[in-house]
Amino acid sequence: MACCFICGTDTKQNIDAEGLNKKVKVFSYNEMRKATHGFSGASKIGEGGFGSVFRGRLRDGTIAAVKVLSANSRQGIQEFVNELAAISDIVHENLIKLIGCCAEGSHRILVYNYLENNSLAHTLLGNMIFFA
Ligand SMILES: Nc1ncnc2c1ncn2[C@@H]1O[C@H](COP(=O)(O)OP(=O)(O)OP(=O)(O)O)[C@@H](O)[C@H]1O
Repeated sequence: MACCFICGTDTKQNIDAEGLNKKVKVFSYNEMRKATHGFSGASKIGEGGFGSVFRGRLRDGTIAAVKVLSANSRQGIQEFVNELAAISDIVHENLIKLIGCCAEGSHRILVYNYLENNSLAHTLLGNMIFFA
């Protein structure tokens, strides 16, 4: 059964075994830490129900929104991987693209395309013109 492969200590390898790496990138926690300057206050851009969100620069220069699942969450590796598999299957022009994830030890992180102020409205509404 799938969960037999995702309960070990080498999470990256286990996520790879799940075939998830074919859909999203798997980042190490160290890479996430570097990208966000140690999850610094200056890098923090928001807080949602899921946890804190940071602006980060990935190794290839891509600017990303790094969502760190709150430690209060009891989501286990299996639920996290299931959720990721579901999200990564969804591609829609009005949805922010999931770039990858990190699931090392107890850390659970999702990495999305970063949207500048305004670009969410632009993504959703395109070039619609409003009349007051
Ligand atoms: N892809 C992104 N690009 C830029 N900023 C983002 C991105 N995703 C989230 N943010 C910022 O982080 C904040 C929190 O986002 P998050 O998605 O975690 O929660 P939310 O949508 O506000 O609420 P909920 O957790 O209930 O869905 C947002 O309000 C936004 O400011």
